[in-house]
Amino acid sequence: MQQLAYPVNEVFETIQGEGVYTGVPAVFVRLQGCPVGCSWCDTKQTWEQEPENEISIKDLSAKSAEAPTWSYLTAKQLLDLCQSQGYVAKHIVITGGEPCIHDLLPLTDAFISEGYSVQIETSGTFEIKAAAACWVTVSPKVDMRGGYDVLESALQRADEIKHPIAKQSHIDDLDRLLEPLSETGELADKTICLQPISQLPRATELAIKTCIQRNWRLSIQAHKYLNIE
Ligand SMILES: C[S@@+](CC[C@H](N)C(=O)[O-])C[C@H]1O[C@@H](n2cnc3c(N)ncnc32)[C@H](O)[C@@H]1O
Ligand SMILES: Nc1nc2[nH]cc(C(=O)O)c2c(=O)[nH]1
Ligand code: SF4
Ligand SMILES: [Mg+2]
Repeated sequence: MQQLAYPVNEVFETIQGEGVYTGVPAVFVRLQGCPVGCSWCDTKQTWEQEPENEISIKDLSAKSAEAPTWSYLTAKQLLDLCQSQGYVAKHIVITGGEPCIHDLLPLTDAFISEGYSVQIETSGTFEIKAAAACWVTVSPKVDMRGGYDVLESALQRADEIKHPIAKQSHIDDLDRLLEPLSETGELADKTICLQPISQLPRATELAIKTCIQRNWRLSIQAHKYLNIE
């Protein structure tokens, strides 16, 4: 059977800068394509998958700056790339773009079979098709494209809910989203993180204050403070 190929924007090794795994060395696989359209998105170069921006795997591995270029890779080619690049991290973060527009089962199974731990960063606007052992981080996008039914089941699957915030109404949105999970007791084994949008000082202040009040985690996008990828 032919292996599923994924459009990949970039593959790089760095320190996870967000959420529960902050500080953990990781290989990031950034997939191309996202229809959600958050105005403050820091990876707008991944939104469109334009045929004229397709590049070779060799050019993808040499890529050093943000660009809307992408290359098709199978899970096997991604595993081989990690080896040929000499990556040592054993934690894989699949992000995007919106990775869940793709069927992530073959990709996540392949890395887990090779002994990696795998994490998915998703907006929760598309059905999550991934290995059961994956750590799923859902960053809810309220009022964005994608159905609420999907978001509800994504939140149920989530190990971590990492909410981007700039103002109090974003925290109110999160409270509304969490209510059903709280009533069923499903919230108990999930970690809630607040992530200030774009390092804005007022957003950061609000996130700190709310995290202390609610006993939630603060996620500060450490890579941006460190000027690493
Ligand atoms: C670029 S997104 C890609 C994965 C997926 N589409 C999602 O939204 O979760 C990765 C993470 O970055 C967050 N993010 C994107 N732009 C941001 C910004 N300007 N400030 C803070 N967080 C941001 C998202 O909410 C998400 O948690
Ligand atoms: N260092 C680092 N940590 C991250 N955590 C989530 C990221 C993402 O863009 O999904 C990201 C990223 O782009 N860089
Ligand atoms: S869902 Fe994620 S990748 Fe898509 S626009 Fe929003 S933050 Fe960016
Ligand atoms: Mg990022």
